[in-house]
Amino acid sequence: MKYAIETFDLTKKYKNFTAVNSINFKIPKGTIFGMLGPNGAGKTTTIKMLNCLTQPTSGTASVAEFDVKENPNEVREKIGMVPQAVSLYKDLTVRENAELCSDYYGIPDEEKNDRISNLMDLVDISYAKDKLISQLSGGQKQKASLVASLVHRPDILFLDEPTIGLDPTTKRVLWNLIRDLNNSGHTIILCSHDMHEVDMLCDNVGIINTGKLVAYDTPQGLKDSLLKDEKMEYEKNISHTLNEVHNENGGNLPINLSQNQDNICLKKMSFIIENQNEEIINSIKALKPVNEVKLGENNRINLKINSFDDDVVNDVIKTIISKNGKISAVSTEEPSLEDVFMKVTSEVDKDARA
Ligand SMILES: Nc1ncnc2c1ncn2[C@@H]1O[C@H](COP(=O)(O)OP(=O)(O)OP(=O)(O)O)[C@@H](O)[C@H]1O
Repeated sequence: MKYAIETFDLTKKYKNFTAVNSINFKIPKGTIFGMLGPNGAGKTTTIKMLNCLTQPTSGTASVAEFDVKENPNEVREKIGMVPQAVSLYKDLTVRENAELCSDYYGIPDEEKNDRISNLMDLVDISYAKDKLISQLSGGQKQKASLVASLVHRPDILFLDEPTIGLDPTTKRVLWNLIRDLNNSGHTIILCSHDMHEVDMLCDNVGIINTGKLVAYDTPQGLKDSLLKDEKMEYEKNISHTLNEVHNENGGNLPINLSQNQDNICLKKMSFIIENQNEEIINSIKALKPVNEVKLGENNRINLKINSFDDDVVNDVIKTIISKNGKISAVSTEEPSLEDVFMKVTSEVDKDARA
């Protein structure tokens, strides 16, 4: 099996409203897939169709090679789901909840205890195995939920906002756990609003907006595409201006305007140079890919770089050092997954919203 999940024009309508609009994507087996989208975008509805909790209106999906419409029972055996609101029995213990799930999937008694104990050790919740769910903290509940969801050894695990409301330390524990589960062969579908979490954990990311899949790539691919898009947009605008000026001047292009064609900000840099002086600043300004050098407070210099080439950062640093500049802080900033999210979800089709 190459793909854990494949969707084919997957669509869900509620009366006249289209919640999920002909979505097509493939999730390779053994990878972590992040699903992003604004509130009401259609993520939960998509997950529900993949979990056979609701039927597609049209189109279909294959989950672990079973069709969600034709073989829902087989699909259910291959998947595990950790919902956002933990859906365990509050007046049963961690172990009792896991046993209940185990019985639901018909795991033989002789295997049941070992499986549950191993899983509780894996997620580090054995110490609270006899506590009622109602007595657990948020992070402990998430771990108990993971044990219950993994007891039948699903190939594919769906996690809906698994770390929401957790403290930074517990978040890290769960992130490590997600990586461990992935390394042991589980395909993971992660729904999250936490861009850092998705950027760090996921092999591929899909962004859904008003029911449509508007972006799908690796996290780095999405960020790179933003750089390229901005570059193309800039070039489109500048070439339009250049043509206008060209025509206005009877075919003569002012040379300084044509040079501006390179004037694209692809990276921001910020320095603190303790012994800042005019010579250092002029030498930075003289570097070709550098533009918009601005002096800030406390000897800070902010500049923009119009090149994809990472060597430019080194060139700037070398130039400062060659002028005996003492650098006490350097930072660079590139587009984040959040920038991509904001861009691809900014064009809201108002008619497509509920
Ligand atoms: N049972 C339903 N009947 C009618 N409309 C529904 C139903 N379930 C969901 N919707 C609508 O479908 C759209 C997508 O909802 P969905 O829950 O899939 O969004 P989401 O991306 O998961 O959002 P969030 O991030 O807020 O959880 C919303 O406009 C919602 O109001």
